[in-house]
Amino acid sequence: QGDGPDAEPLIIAQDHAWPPFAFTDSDGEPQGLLIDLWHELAAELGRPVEFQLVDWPDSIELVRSGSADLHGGLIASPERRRFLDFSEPMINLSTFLFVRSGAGILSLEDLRGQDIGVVAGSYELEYLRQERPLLSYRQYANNDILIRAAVSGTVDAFVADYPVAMYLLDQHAAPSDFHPLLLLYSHPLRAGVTADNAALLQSVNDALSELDPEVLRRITQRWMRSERQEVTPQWFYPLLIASLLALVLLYVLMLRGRSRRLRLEVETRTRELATSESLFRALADNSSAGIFMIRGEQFEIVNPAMSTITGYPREELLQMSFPRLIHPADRSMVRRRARMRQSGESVPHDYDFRFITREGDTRWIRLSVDAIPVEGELVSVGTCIDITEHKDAKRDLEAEGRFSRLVADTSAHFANASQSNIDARIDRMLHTFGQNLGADRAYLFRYSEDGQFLRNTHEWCAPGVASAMDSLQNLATSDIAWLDAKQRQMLQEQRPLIINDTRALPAEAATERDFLENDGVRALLLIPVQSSSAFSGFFGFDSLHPRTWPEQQAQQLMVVAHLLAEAMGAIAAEAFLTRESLTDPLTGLYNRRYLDLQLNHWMKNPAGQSRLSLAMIDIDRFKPFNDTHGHQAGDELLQQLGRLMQTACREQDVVIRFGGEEFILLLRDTPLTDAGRAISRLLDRIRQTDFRVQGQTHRISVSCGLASTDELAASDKAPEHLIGMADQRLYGAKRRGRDCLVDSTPEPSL
Ligand SMILES: Nc1nc2c(ncn2[C@@H]2O[C@H](COP(=O)(O)OP(=O)(O)OP(=O)(O)O)[C@@H](O)[C@H]2O)c(=O)[nH]1
Repeated sequence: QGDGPDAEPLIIAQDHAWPPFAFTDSDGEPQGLLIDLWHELAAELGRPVEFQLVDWPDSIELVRSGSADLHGGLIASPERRRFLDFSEPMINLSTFLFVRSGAGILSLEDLRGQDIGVVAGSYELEYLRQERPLLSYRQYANNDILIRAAVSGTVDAFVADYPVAMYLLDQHAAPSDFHPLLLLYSHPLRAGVTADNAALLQSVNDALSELDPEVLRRITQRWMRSERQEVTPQWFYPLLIASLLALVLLYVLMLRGRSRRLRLEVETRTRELATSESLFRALADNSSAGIFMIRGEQFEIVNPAMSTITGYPREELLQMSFPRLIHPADRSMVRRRARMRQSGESVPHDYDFRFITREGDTRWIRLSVDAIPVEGELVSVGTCIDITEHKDAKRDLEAEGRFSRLVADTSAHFANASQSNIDARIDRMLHTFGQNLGADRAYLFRYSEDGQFLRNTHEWCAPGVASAMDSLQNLATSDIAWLDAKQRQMLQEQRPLIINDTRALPAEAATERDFLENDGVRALLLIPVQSSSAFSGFFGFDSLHPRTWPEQQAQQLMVVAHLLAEAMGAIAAEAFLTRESLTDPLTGLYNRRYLDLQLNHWMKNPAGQSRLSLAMIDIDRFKPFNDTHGHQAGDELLQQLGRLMQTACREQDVVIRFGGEEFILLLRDTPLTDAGRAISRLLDRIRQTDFRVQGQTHRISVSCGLASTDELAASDKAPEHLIGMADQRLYGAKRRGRDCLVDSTPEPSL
């Protein structure tokens, strides 16, 4: 109330560590925004000022106890209003919850169980206890101590007025250690006086209203670094700061949110990875495919299936180099590919090769492998599956296919076989199938017409296997009764007889077993062959070791047997027809057609040319014989004479009924003189033979004309010339009185 410097000083209580509002500087002088403001206001009031700067709680106590006239600036709270009256607002103040940057505190929730630093006796503490009763607080005497504690790490969060916190963090060289997380409130600072000091309060209010806004701006600018130069309304800066803070806060929250999302994502991915790792492990452990990783040539990872496939336990595999497992024939190929893959060249990812298992078996493997970089080095990772059965099946299928083609080819050969080539074709068939089946011997057996004997007619032997053909020419079927019966049964059922091991034959086959084992035979496959009448027998295959014959192929051989039988039948029929056309039905001797063929063959074919004599023989006075005894008797005589001539001549000679009662005898490699002697002997024998015809004995004679190729000029060596010459001489013999031979000799020989 007093005027001038003599007036009683106005004693103002304030915090001594509340920069930039009020604090004691290093010289012990009071400083700060509020200090400057009160200098101005005191000037308005016309009183000198004296500041009592103490700890915050004490600063209030000073006013309450009357030691100070007023409090220099504080927020009005219900608690404080019980003992203080407050002036109009002096300056606005925003209070924040600050948290340590990087501590991962994203909300008040994250502060559960942690102490939040706050100045003892402050409005903040009062506010927090009211609004956030569940949080716990650590109290500090003033803001400076509070911020020091925060910077030193005692607390990760504190509550302070924004300018104060920023000012002190700056002072302690930790401007970005903490950031505002939450705006708690924004309240104005007011001067506080005791209830009994209403007059002072009134004059303070007056002074405040009188205060030049420019003066306030200047003071604020001095203590708040972010203040703008322009004259602004009193509310502007706090609002601006609050807005900026809100933006910063938003940004920080966004960042935190993002990092939280990232953290969640990392956690999720980690969980997913753990899940997928265990899934992959389960997959690898239960996979029937071998899974491995190879570094250099050494196994580094193997799954259980690798042990199943290779037969080696895991521990052994891990000690092994990969190439040791590979079949020697495939090793260099696999190694070459591995080297190329390691050096980054392109090689097939999938290929097949063979493993040798621990037991020494060969297994086919399909490998799928790739090189991937691990710790700066290319390693091979891949899978392998055992495809042995697949390969076997494929091989069997191919073999069956090949076999079917062979069967088809062979069948075609038999379809157009003839007498002249059937033997060669049977030989080829035995060779082909013997080889294809891996047999040691292949053969064809034929039953004799009465079925009493078996004869081995064709044979093929694998290299180094001895022939058994010679000892198998007259095998009595009674000696091998079991096999014979079995063979006939198979024939009936149209099935092959498969014996994989002779030692497994039944007791009743003991003879057969000994018989076969004597020849070293331990397995056999017999294919019955039966054509209606021409042929009965079987072809078959021997193995000198027990073995399993392929049933499928054996069954296919029945087709061959069938066609072979047909060929045999056809050839037999053909032979029969041939015989019919070349023989004389009455006597069974060759006929004139055969004579022509043979003469052509022997005389025209240079390879077949040989010295040949031809005797033409005619029964004397056959007409009267016929007339006397009948044509039937004549026929019988012709038959008997034919037989006689056949038995009388040599094996290489050929007797032909030339026509009627005329015969021709062909004598190969025989000069005329030798032939003459032979014919003379024949004529003698005929003359002396008693022919029994229809119960009567008859004697006959024949006349003969003999000619030889020796007598023909080189240009005349034709069958018709030879026959013509013999015919003329026969005619000569008849003229000479019959029962004689005429050759080149001019006089008849009697
Ligand atoms: N029974 C029978 N007689 C046949 C056959 N072929 C021919 N003849 C007969 O043989 C006789 C042949 O008689 P000729 O050629 O006249 O001569 P020949 O009576 O034998 O008197 P020469 O030859 O002169 O001694 C005829 O009567 C024919 O009918 C035959 O297949 N069977």
